[in-house]
Amino acid sequence: MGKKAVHFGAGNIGRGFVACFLHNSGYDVVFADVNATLIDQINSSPSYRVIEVGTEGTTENTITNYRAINSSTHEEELIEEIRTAEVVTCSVGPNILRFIAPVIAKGIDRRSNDESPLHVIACENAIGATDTLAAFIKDPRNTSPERLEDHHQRARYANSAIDRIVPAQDPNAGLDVTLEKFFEWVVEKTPFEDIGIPSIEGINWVDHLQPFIERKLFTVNTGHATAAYHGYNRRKRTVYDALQDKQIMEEVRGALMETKTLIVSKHEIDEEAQAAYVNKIIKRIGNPHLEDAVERVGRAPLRKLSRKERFIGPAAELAENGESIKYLLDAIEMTFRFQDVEDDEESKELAKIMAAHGPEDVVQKVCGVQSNEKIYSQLVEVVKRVQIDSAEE
Ligand SMILES: NC(=O)C1=CN([C@@H]2O[C@H](COP(=O)(O)OP(=O)(O)OC[C@H]3O[C@@H](n4cnc5c(N)ncnc54)[C@H](O)[C@@H]3O)[C@@H](O)[C@H]2O)C=CC1
Ligand SMILES: O=P(O)(O)OC[C@H]1O[C@](O)(CO)[C@@H](O)[C@@H]1O
Repeated sequence: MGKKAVHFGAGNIGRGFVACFLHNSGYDVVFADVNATLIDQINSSPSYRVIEVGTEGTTENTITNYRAINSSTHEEELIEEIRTAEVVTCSVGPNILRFIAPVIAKGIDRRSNDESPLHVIACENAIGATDTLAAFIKDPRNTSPERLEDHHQRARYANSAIDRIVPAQDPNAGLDVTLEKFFEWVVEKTPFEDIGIPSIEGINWVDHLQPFIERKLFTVNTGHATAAYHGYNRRKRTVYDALQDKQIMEEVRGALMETKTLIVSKHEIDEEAQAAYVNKIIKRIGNPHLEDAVERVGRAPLRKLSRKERFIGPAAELAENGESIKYLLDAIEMTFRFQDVEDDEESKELAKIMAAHGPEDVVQKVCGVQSNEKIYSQLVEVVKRVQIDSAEE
């Protein structure tokens, strides 16, 4: 039997990035998803294309050797796939990890201790996403406590940082995925060191992930989201359109100069190297070949305003260090203004929270920031401003 990987979430990153790399490395990929239409489409198509677009031209990859299982209706089948897989990956969104954990726990529990442990790698835009998933898997509701002692003989968990812009796809494109050429997939190697790392071509295996994930989240995602939220509030359609506006470009550069200060000092990254990285990221997010709507990049504002995320994470640390956070606060304000956006549940929830709570409560509830933190009063002022404007509308 060949190598097998089970991947949860057959969406943009799943089909376009993770499964593509697994396939190119010789794995059969079993997609697990809850979208019945997508599952039928995958099971009735022997191949799909991953199309890389950029100024250097277009290249295509054909993906084969996959199948899909509906995790809501075919649990037993999925448990068996996990029992016999080498790798489990996921790209379902950080808030969904709790829902995929029970079936992964059952699959792990059924594995033999005599075989190599399952390699679990969550591929989400979040710090410590695999740790979060592991905690759900090991929760007593999913794995009985007496099975935890030798759990490491059945599964190992490594955090990762994943970077590739995959915009929303043309609804007529079928399973094909159009994305940027650039990619970065960095994974911790220490959890797998005694059992061997899976041979997935393209992964950069590192001892310490924190500098990589923070540099990525606080540069790529901070910059991208800053462009999206300013763009949304100025009625721009795509991130590309937003970046054509000089004032928005200044906001993006300003926010990334602020996060640069943190990244350089905290992770001892060379200042010039970080400046070059910032320029590269601004070029990437302004890729004219990607039709990337500001609503997609701004999706899930509650997650993006949370404590460890792309805005509050760096801004809170910079404020504690007495550094300037003007541009990050501008971006945070634009995020608070991303309310009631069609098809975005979190933006609707944000509108409700903003209408029902005072600014101090909002800051604590949404941003997880407490009154003894230096950034607190500045955030309260931001929220107040947005609330006053909403009341006047
Ligand atoms: N699109 C991008 O450019 C990038 C996305 N990411 C991260 O990857 C993750 C996924 O993003 P996208 O692929 O863009 O989203 P997407 O919405 O295209 O894909 C998510 C998939 O997960 C499936 N799903 C939802 N609940 C599920 C469940 N309980 N079990 C199994 N499958 C379930 C959905 O049906 C969908 O097919 C997010 O964490 C995102 O932050 C990371 C880097 C880049
Ligand atoms: O759900 P999130 O955090 O917006 O993740 C998707 C984001 O990740 C990125 O691809 C960066 O890797 C952004 O382009 C994209 O907006």
